[in-house]
Amino acid sequence: MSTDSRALRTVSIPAADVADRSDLIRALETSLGSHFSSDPIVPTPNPLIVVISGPSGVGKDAVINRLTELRRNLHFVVTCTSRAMRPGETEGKDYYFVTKEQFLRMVDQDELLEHALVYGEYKGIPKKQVRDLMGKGYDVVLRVDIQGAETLRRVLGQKAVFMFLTAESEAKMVERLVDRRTERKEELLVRIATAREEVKRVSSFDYVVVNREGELEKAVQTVEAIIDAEKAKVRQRNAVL
Ligand SMILES: Nc1ncnc2c1ncn2[C@@H]1O[C@H](COP(=O)(O)OP(=O)(O)OP(=O)(O)O)[C@@H](O)[C@H]1O
Repeated sequence: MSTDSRALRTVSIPAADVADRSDLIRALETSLGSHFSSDPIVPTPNPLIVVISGPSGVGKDAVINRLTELRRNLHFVVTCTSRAMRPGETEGKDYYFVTKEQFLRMVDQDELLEHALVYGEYKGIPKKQVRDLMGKGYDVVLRVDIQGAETLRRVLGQKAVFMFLTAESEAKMVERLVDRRTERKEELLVRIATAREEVKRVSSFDYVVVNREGELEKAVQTVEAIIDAEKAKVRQRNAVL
């Protein structure tokens, strides 16, 4: 006789096909020697850091805006930048706009998770915001260029999930950038030349998501599916900053 079967109490269990449901459950509990717990079988998944990167104009902002509308538990970490505000941008929503001096002070005081000089302007992610949001149990999404993603990979390793967003072709990416009408011709040249190099760096990411023309919703669904799969992982990423 096995230890388990010896531990079973000798109570009469009513026939499963005819018994009253709660009588049956109570008899099973008595027989097994303990109440059936309503506690979760697995712990709540850890808050996740999602890094979304990709060349200029692939639709990072568009994807993240839609994603945070759909997922209430996911919060966007607002980057600090020394660049000027573009028409339609909002302080504290798109970026925190600071002076170069303010930015360099933040660097000195080690307040940034990563920072870089991009197209002549500083950009960086405030650590405090990430910590505060994760402390409240929220997942966070960080938006960085490829250079920033590589720095974050060095800082965070496997503690975050890294997604490379791309358009379906170089031509589509350029069209999106041109249609946006926010860059001067010199900036367009630099961004497109940089993008050509950046697409070669996809292998250092965990996932690649194609944001096809007119199919933003599909790209967002793919990102959501990745997040859901990450949340269901047995061995969770454990980001402690
Ligand atoms: N799937 C899509 N189909 C068509 N247009 C799109 C799609 N996704 C984004 N766009 C448009 O492409 C343009 C560039 O997108 P967005 O500004 O989100 O790119 P980005 O990757 O954030 O660029 P940057 O890094 O330069 O800020 C925007 O005008 C946006 O509305």
